[in-house]
Amino acid sequence: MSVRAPLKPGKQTPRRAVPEHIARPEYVGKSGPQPFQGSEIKSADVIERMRIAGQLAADALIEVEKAVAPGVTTDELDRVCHEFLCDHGAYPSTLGYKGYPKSCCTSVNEVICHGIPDSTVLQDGDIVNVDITAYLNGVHGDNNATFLVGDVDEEVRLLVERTYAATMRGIKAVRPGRMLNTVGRVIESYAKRFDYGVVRQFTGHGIGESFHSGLYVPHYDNPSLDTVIEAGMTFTIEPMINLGVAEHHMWNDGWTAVTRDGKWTAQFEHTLLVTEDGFELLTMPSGGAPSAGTP
Ligand SMILES: COc1cccc(Cn2ccc3cc(C(=O)NO)cnc32)c1
Ligand SMILES: [Co+2]
Ligand SMILES: [Co+2]
Ligand SMILES: [Co+2]
Repeated sequence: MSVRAPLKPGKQTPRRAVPEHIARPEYVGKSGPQPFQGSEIKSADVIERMRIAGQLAADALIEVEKAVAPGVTTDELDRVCHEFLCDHGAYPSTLGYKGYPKSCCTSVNEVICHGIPDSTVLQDGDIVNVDITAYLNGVHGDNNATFLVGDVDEEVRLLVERTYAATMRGIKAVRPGRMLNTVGRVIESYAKRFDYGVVRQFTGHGIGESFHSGLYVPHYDNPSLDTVIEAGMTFTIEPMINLGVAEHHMWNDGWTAVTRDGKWTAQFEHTLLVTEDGFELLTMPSGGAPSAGTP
C-alpha cells in the first residue's frame, strides 16, 4: 500500500462570487441557527422542483468527477463545481451554510466529511469524496460520491465499492410504513460483514426547501428511532464507512472530521423521495448513469 502521509489543512482561496441574479437560500448572510418550519411531507410542486435541483446536483458531481486526477487540487474541484452550478442558475448550498466557505466539500482519504477545498494536491492512490448540493427554484438537491484517484490499493477500492453497495442497500429498504431505522440496520449489518466502522456522529437528513430539516437518518441500527417512513418524505441517505474505527475527531478548522485512527473512509449520498410503493432517487444525472462507484 502506498504510504500516504496524514493530511493537513492546505491554503484556501478567497470566497467565490455568485452572480447577483441567482437566488440565495434563506441562511446566506445570516448567522445562528435557522429553525426548520416546514413539513417533512412535501407537496407535488416542491417534489417536481426537487427533481430538477437533484438532477443538476448529480450532473455537477459528474462534471467534477471528470476533473479528478493526480496533481489536481481540491480547490480546482471546488471551482469546477461552483462554475457549473452558477452557469446553470443554481446556488451552491454549502457556500455560507453555517459559515462554510466553499461551494462543495472535498474529503480526502481519512477525512470523513466536510473537508474544505484548498491547495491540497490529489495524489495517485488517493480517494476523494465530493459532496455537492444545488439550490435551485427554492429547493435543495444533495449528493456525493467517492472517486478513485489513479491507481488505488485493492483494500481501499473494496471499501469504496462496498460503501456504495451499503448505500444502495439502505436506499432500497425505503418504503412507506416501514420504520426509518430499517435503513441504518441494513447499512450497518452489511458494513459489519467486513469489520468496517459505521460513522454515527453524522447522519442523513430531511431536505427540501431547507437544506436540513428536523428529520435525522442514522446509518446504524438505532432501535429507539421511532420514525415511520411516509410517502412524500424527502431525505438523504449518506453513510460514511471507515476501514477502521467509527469514531472521529475534528480538525481545529471547526469543519473537517477525520477518522480517529487515521484509517481511510468512504461515503456516497443520494437525495430520495418516498413514493407510495417505495422510493424515487432525485439525484440521478440527466445522462441516466449515476456517478462513480457504480459497478
Ligand atoms: C457548525 O458545524 C459544522 C460542521 C461541519 C459542517 C457544517 C455545515 N456544513 C457544511 C457543509 C455541509 C454539508 C452537509 C451535508 O448534508 N452533506 O451531505 C451538512 N452540513 C454541512 C457545520
Ligand atoms: Co454530508
Ligand atoms: Co451532501
Ligand atoms: Co447531506
